[in-house]
Amino acid sequence: MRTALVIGTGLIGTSVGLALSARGVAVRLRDVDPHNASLAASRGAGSDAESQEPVDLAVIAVPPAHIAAAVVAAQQEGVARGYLDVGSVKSGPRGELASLGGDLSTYLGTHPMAGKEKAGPLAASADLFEGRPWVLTPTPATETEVLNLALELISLCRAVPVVMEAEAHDRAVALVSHTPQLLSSLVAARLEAADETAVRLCGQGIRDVTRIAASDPDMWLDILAANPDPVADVLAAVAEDLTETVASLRALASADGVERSEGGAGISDILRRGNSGRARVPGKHGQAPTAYQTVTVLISDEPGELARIFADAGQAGVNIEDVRIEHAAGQQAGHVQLMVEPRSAASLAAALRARGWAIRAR
Ligand SMILES: NC(=O)c1ccc[n+]([C@@H]2O[C@H](COP(=O)([O-])OP(=O)(O)OC[C@H]3O[C@@H](n4cnc5c(N)ncnc54)[C@H](O)[C@@H]3O)[C@@H](O)[C@H]2O)c1
Ligand SMILES: O=C(O)C(=O)C[C@]1(C(=O)O)C=C[C@@H](O)C=C1
Repeated sequence: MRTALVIGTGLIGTSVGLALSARGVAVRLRDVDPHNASLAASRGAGSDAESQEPVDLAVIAVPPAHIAAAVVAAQQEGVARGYLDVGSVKSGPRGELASLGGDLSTYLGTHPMAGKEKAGPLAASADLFEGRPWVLTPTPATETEVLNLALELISLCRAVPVVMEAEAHDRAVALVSHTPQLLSSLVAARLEAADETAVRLCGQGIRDVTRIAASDPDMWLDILAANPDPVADVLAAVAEDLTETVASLRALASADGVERSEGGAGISDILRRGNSGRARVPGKHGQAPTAYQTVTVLISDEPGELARIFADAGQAGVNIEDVRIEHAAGQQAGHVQLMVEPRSAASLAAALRARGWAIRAR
């Protein structure tokens, strides 16, 4: 694959653009919000200049409710030889695509099992997909060339291809992704009105359990609306376990010794089942992600500052793999942490200094 077009340059689209650009693919970037496309471009994910030249592969990385329309529009424009989406649900978008008259032979539904609780191009990173499963859902209608382009994309992103039927995929992610998201939100929701004296005791346990509760509610409503029954089935089974767990806890408080021991057995059982389920969670396949080095730059809180840093880094020939921003409380300034390959850190710091940026000594 020599050329690609990413449509939707948020977390996933920009991460794909960064990975492909790092491996020499010429990537074009497009978004309904041109600011996101230009931020992605300034991070080194590709070019946001408009062009009519067709590409090898179009990667549609928009929210699930917009996938089918975006694929059909791109197909009608004839922008690519193959079209794939990366949405978290697979059956619904393909059905919509069929009913909108889309071409199912040049389209392939895919889903990288990697992400973050943060959205947008600033949260993207080139190594997001490394070693992660990336599901492909070909049908008999899928052209071999499109399947091959998708496999090449997955290999360039250093992910691990997994072929599944769309419906089996949707049931699987209901269990391993969509229900966990809701359970994380449910635990975090208990904190909304909790007393500050309790909240200030939050330790690592609740941080681990609630990280994904910070995810974008609009995106997740889209995902859950496209997979409601499989998620409701898993959640109903969890609700049965919850009812039994509550009964066991009440029994533990009983004055009756037999009831107390039954309660203890119920709690032991759920904790043991938790251990054995957790032991089945696979480690990451493949290699661990690259360890990056951080270059920290002081920026003032003014429009365009981030894009200017990214453009300066681009001119210095350095890819920014990940980025974090620390706002200084009560000040019109902040620190931007630019994560780069260790071999590029010194040259990036020197190039940014030469362009007038203040670099924080580590
Ligand atoms: N976030 C995750 O952890 C994750 C993981 C795997 C797959 N996905 C899937 O990837 C897709 C993108 O998610 P994300 O996390 O990158 O979201 P995001 O919010 O970071 O990015 C979505 C981008 O799409 C743009 N967009 C919306 N409608 C568009 C349209 N019609 N045409 C062009 N651009 C449009 C938005 O402006 C935004 O820049 C979703 O389908 C999601 O289900 C997400
Ligand atoms: O790690 C995270 O933050 C995620 O939520 C990623 C995660 C997941 O559940 O594993 C979330 C939704 C996507 O469709 C794929 C990946």
